[in-house]
Order: sequence, then C-alpha cells, then structure tokens
Amino acid sequence: MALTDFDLVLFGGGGDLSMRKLIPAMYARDRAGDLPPTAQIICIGRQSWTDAEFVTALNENARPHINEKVFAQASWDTFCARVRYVSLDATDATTYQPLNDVLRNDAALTRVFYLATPPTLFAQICHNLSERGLATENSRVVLEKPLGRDLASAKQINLEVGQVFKESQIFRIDHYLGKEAVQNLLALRFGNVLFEPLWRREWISDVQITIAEEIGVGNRMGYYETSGALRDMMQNHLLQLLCIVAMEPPLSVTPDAVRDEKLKVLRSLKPFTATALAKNIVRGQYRAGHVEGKAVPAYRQEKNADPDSNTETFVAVKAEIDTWRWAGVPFYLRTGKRMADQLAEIVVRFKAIPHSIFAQSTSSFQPNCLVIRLQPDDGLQLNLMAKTPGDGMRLKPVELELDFAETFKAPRMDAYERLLLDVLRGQLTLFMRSDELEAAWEWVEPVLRHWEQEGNEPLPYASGTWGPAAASALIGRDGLQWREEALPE
Ligand SMILES: NC(=O)C1=CN([C@@H]2O[C@H](COP(=O)(O)OP(=O)(O)OC[C@H]3O[C@@H](n4cnc5c(N)ncnc54)[C@H](OP(=O)(O)O)[C@@H]3O)[C@@H](O)[C@H]2O)C=CC1
Ligand SMILES: O=C1O[C@H](COP(=O)(O)O)[C@@H](O)[C@H](O)[C@H]1O
Repeated sequence: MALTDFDLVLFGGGGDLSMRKLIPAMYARDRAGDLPPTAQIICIGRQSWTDAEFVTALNENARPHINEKVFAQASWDTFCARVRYVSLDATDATTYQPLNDVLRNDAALTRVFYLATPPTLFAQICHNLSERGLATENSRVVLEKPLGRDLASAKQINLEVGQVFKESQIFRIDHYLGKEAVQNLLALRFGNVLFEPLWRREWISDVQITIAEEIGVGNRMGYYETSGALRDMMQNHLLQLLCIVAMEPPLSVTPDAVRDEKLKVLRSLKPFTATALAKNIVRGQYRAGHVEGKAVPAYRQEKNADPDSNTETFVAVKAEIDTWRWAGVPFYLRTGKRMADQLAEIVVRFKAIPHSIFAQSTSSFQPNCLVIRLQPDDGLQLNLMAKTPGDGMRLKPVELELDFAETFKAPRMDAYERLLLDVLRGQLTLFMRSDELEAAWEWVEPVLRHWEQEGNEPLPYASGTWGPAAASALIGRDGLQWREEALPE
C-alpha cells in the first residue's frame, strides 16, 4: 500500500535510538522506494545544529548502522536532503516556532511525532504540541518504551497524552512485535492446524522465553541506571512475547481483536504472592568477565557507573497464567546483558511420551520441543525422536530446521522498518493499547516495590555466562533446565 505524503518529526532525532535504528530504518524504506518524494523527516534536539551540521552527524552516527548491502551513496544523499534539523527545548512551548515553520499545513498529509526522548518528557511534549496547534486531526504520536517507570507514572502518561491525542492516534511501540519471527509465530499458530490442538496444558510442559545480549549498557548508563532489566526488557518485550505465545486465537488481525486477546493474557498472569516474590524471581548484575574472548568490565566499572549501583542487568522470572488453557504450565522468562551469547528465542517444550513400546525406557526419549528463534537469525526448530539407520530399533533426537532467510530468500526488513511503515499507514495491530500497557505494569509493580523495600542487592554473575546460578536453580527446582543447559556439549 503506497504511503500518503508525510512529515515525520523525530523528537530526540540526534539520540542513540534515532541514529542506530530509526534513521537507518527510514533510509532503508526510502531506498526501497516506499517514501513519497516530498516526505520530510524533521529531527529535534536542544543542540544547535544547522541542517548541514546535522547531516555530518548522520554520516558519523547513523551511516555506520546501515546494512552495506542496502547502502548506496546517491540514495543516501537523496535521503539526507529530506532531513531537516530543528533546535528547540521540547519542555518549553515558547521555543516551538521553528517547528511550526517547517511543518507543512496540509490536512491531506500524515503528520507523525515520534517521541524518542526520555519518557518523562512525553506528556509535556504532547501538551506543548497541542498548545502550539500542531497536534492536528491527521497527526499520530509514537511513544517509545519503557512508557513510565511504574504503574502510576504509566497511567499519568496515558492520561495526559490522551488529553491531546485519541487512542487511535497513539502508537506505543515495542519493537519486538515488529520482528519477523514474532510475525511468523502468529503465522505458525493461526495459519496451521497442526499446533493448535497441542497448544495447551495437556500437551505442553513449560515455555521458556530468553532474550540474552552480549552487549553491556554502552553509552546508555544515564538511562539504564533509572531502569534496569525488569523495566527495560521484562515489562515490555518479554511480556509481549509471552502474550503472542499464550493468547487465544483473535477474531482477526485487526488492532483491537489482537490487543483484546493480549490483554486477557496479561490480566490472567498470576499475581506475585510474598512467597513467589522470594522464590520465583532472580535478580543479577554482571561482573567483569570475557565476552567473545574479550575482557569486559563489571557493570559498576562501566563509563559513568555508580560504583555501588544495585541496578539489575539480569532478571529471570517464573510466571504462571491462570486460564483453562495454561493452568499449571510454567513460563520461565529471562533476559540479561553481557551474557554468554546473543540469543532471543521462545522454547515450547511438550510433555514426555506416556509409555515406551521400544526397548528404550521412556526417560531416554527427549520430549518434543519447538524453538522459535528471533535472534541472531530467525527460524524454527522442531525436535523429534527418530530411528537411527540400520539394524535394531534405537531412537535418537533429531532436529527439523527452518531457516526463514534461506527458505524465502527475500529481502529482510528490520523491526523498526516494519513498525515505522505501520505508523505511516495508521495500522495499530502491532502497537500496545493503554490498558495492555497498564496491565503489564500492574503485574511487575509488586516486584518493583519488593525490591525497593528489601534493598535487594542483585546477585553477581560473570560476564560471558548465562547469569547467576540461582537462575538455573529457579527452573531446576521444577526438575527442568534452560535449553542451553539441556543441550549436549
Ligand atoms: N537506545 C536504544 O537502544 C533504545 C531506546 N529506547 C527508548 O528511546 C528513547 C530515547 O532513547 P535514547 O535514544 O537511547 O536516548 P538518548 O539520550 O541517546 O537521546 C535522547 C534525545 O532526546 C533529546 N532530548 C532530551 N531532552 C530534550 C529536550 N528537553 N528537548 C529536546 N530534545 C531533548 C536529546 O537531544 P539534545 O541533547 O540535543 O537535547 C537526545 O538526542 C527512550 O525512551 C528509550 O527508553 C527504546 C528502545 C531502545
Ligand atoms: O528495548 C531495548 O532493546 C534492546 C535489544 O533489542 P534487540 O532488538 O537488539 O534485541 C536492548 O539492548 C535495550 O537495552 C532495550 O532498551
């Protein structure tokens, strides 16, 4: 579907997210021919730059993040010519005139305000846009995550943004929902009959969702210290993945049909009791170690770090969903920085066979397992038992592997490319509704309060490992192992 001409305003246009993700994504769509010739990208910050100086910054900071296979100098020059830079203080409406001057006043245009700034500015920016008459009927606003830092602040942001924009104009982004493998999970679940009868407590033993990163906090210490892994990854990305795995079939892929189902999952998450707070959560922080053979410092020794920081860089949780479909099926979620590998995957483990008709005992049968791999490459793996060739009847675990890049050989689209196109088309399905967001905060809120009250110093783990030993114990208590622990050496 062709895009209507637009003005895209990137608040925080010179920041880390814009340079690493948003600008490269817009460039890729421009290079693919998706952007109307007169579309503008207006980047905002307090720093005083001319358009030409900002293009120099783009060359230094955004250009290195563009895939070399996509890059061409001529199209990059054309793209840079669309980009304007406007210096203003987003908290001060009296400084907004230069933005009024570059925005085109045409009701037929789409106007998008993308707030890639700290979330503490979201409400203020929306009020200022309204005061300056810029939040028009044809406008949309994109809010980055994490939206707020707890339930109360998230509600306040929703309330204030809602005073300026209608819910249908608000795009709360979670870039994990734009990843190809997540879309493919929807296709797998609702485009095939094979899994649906098995996708329930009778046949599934447990689900593991892991987002492990090798990188540390990099230059984002200022932000990360106020956040930590629970707010940065668990409250949003991991819970959204859990929703896609656990939701009932939606009536259609229309925004509210999908979001209604995700909301039901979030509302069915078993609230943390005092015992669960003590037993079902592991909080960790990385120490010095080696990642990919390179020595890396402890979190507390990173640039701009507080040497006494208690911010968690790892969190693992055992969650349960109180519904007929999922009662009794544990969902183990974990995420961490500076871990052994860069890996994002969902592992659905099926129950063991009830009885062996072969000479082998049932315990020598590996339960079937479906792995949906999001990163580093997206793909699917199904573990089955098969007979080894030759005489006798000996069964062995085998893998059916589907590599999406290999199978489709089609150009890949980054999550931000897909989601930015959806914003420009007004397609809300992959964005969170206010009630969903609040339900997710409601579930993590007791954990935040518990950590505040208990002081709760995070457990140390060496960089380049899979997190604190307590994370293995968390799942081990149920007689299970994280997938990498169960794999043969
Ligand atoms: N970086 C990432 O990987 C990810 C970031 N996010 C979210 O994106 C948002 C931005 O993060 P990130 O890019 O890392 O942050 P940065 O600190 O790198 O960038 C924030 C930008 O906001 C601008 N800014 C801050 N205050 C004002 C103000 N008063 N007026 C105008 N501009 C202002 C700054 O520009 P200047 O200094 O010139 O004013 C800066 O460029 C956050 O909500 C974060 O949680 C989400 C997912 C991943
Ligand atoms: O939202 C965030 O996500 C990134 C990880 O995203 P990925 O697509 O690279 O897996 C994480 O590094 C960052 O801390 C967090 O804010």
